[in-house]
Amino acid sequence: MLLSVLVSARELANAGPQQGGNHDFHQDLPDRLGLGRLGRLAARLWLASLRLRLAPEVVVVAPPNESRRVNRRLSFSESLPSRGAGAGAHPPPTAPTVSIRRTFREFWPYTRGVRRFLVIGVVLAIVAAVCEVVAIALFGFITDEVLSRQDLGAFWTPAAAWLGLTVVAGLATFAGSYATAVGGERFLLRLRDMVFDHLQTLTPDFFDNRRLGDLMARLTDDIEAIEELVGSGLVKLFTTVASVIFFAGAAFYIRWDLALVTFTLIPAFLLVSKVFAARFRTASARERSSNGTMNSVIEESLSNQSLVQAYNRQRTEAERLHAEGRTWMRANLSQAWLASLYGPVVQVIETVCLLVILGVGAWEIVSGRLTIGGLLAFAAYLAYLYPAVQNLGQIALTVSEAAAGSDRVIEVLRAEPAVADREAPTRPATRSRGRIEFHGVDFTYPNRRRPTLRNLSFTVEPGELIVCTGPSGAGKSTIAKLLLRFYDPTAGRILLDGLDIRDLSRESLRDNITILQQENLLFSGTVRDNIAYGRPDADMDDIVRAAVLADVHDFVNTLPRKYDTPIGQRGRLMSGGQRQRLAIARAILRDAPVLVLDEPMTGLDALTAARIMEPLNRLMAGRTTILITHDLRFIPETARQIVLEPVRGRAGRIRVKPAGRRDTAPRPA
Ligand SMILES: Nc1ncnc2c1ncn2[C@@H]1O[C@H](COP(=O)(O)OP(=O)(O)OP(=O)(O)O)[C@@H](O)[C@H]1O
Repeated sequence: MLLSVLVSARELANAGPQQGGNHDFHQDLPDRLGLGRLGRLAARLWLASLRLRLAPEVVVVAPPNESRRVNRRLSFSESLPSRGAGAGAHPPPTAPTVSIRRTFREFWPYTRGVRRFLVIGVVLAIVAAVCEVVAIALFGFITDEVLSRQDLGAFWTPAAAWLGLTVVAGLATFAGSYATAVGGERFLLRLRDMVFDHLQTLTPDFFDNRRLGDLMARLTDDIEAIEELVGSGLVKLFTTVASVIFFAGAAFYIRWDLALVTFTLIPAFLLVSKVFAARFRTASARERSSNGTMNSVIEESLSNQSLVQAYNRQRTEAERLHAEGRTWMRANLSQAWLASLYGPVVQVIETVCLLVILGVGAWEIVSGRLTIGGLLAFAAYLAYLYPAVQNLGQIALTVSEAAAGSDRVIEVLRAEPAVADREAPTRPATRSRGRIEFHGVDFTYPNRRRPTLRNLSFTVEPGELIVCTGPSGAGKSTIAKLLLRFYDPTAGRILLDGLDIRDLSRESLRDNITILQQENLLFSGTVRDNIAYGRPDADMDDIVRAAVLADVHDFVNTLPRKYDTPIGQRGRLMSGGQRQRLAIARAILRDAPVLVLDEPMTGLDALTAARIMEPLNRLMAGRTTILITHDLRFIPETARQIVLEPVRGRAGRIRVKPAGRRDTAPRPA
């Protein structure tokens, strides 16, 4: 723009004498506005001022995390707020104002330590806005004093000041945006850590009753929405309000009556924004919901590819995805329709504004009450003001979205674990001996009416192996869950070394128990990471020793990067038997005095199961072991058995058989 002014001033200065030199600008107005050089210059300046308007972020800081979410929106929907793809399928946000207050009450304390960044962001954005206001005033000055008077000598000082202001505004915008991003990102990190920490205090029951995808959306999109309200959103609100005040104030300063006339058109902007935003919100809610469904179809199909291919269901899966893809496409198209229409409608209103300003301004110039520089500066202030006003409407919608997200996060934070430590739980200093007693234990799952276990009593001596059998659904795995305190018994007591496990801290209780589950839970790290999962400080010698005892060392040595070989998602690059032996190595390395083996032979053929028994025996040696199994083929004769029997729908009746007696395996119910 500065360049455009300079070039035009030069042209004018050169052309001055040929044009007849001493103009009375006001007398010659029609020619200058419509046909003459000054007219063309005015048009250029006007266009330049419009170009300014196209970059409102110079004034209103748009923090990077805001743009990250915006980037996930359709690129042409900048003026219309929506939550983008990947948000999961939550309902359209319609949170009441009370939620906004609650959101601040709940989450504002977590901005401690990052508030200074947010304040810096606001202050610097205000500095940038002030620079812009002054730069526009200089633009008006140059128009009147340089262009109208054709005095190139008067150009350099205001031009240098203008350039200086632009540099200052640029630096302030850069530093302010970055400071806001630092504050916002740190707040986001803290928030996510806090919610994740809380989730990890909840018992597995909480997760069993919820969709994983939904929890993930709460940890990602909903938390981002909160940040956009409490962190960067607040900065944006302050800076937008400041922009509106500055630019409106400057326009009023130039001509309050003209400003009043043009401000009457602001409600038209707000009305259009409101009408479009309401429709756009519905469309984007549909888009989010269908995006969530489509993602779940993709996830389900890809994670079950072996089943899909084995059952020749590829075509059905492709059709399922196509159907969901079409729904998503339709939702996207209705967004695109609205976004495409929005631009032209706003353009019409802007043109009306422009014509009103030009018409009234021309009349005022002719009457000598306004200079052309004043008119152009006035127009430039409005060019900044209108987007800021539009931004205010956008912020209001972001706020209600954030409130909806925060409701979902607060719901997670309010969830109580099914079991909790006592006020001052016991933390035994020494390793437990491993004596386990169940005394008259009754248990009913929270969401069930029928009891799963009733009056269950048995004792396992330190180092003893006890085998727990019974038909499917009799409650065998439930015993393991109670022992680990994923639930507390409805009645009765469970003791470890004579201490009620409810008096122990959950951490010290679980330090003494290792569980080997039916499904071997492995992480997608390396072999070494997975073996050391229960003892991260273990050195390589210990890891190798555990692997040797678990009979997995030879296999690991055949892998391309040995212990540093990644094992794939949930260990899928390994066979069932290999996964099981890796889990045994992990349990051996953890070296807890109590062991719970929940169906360790499930899914293994007879040969693999027999091979597993040897490392399992090494693992069980010297530890109190509860072995839950249907498969009694490989169980030592000497082991005592607990047979759980559901009787007429009443689970948990127990028969304890002394060592040496062997029934055939109970048939599944
Ligand atoms: N989280 C849960 N919420 C509600 N009910 C549950 C839950 N987990 C298990 N149950 C129910 O409790 C009963 C006992 O389940 P459990 O898993 O202990 O049986 P099991 O004897 O180990 O069976 P299987 O041999 O098939 O593994 C079953 O009827 C089951 O449906």
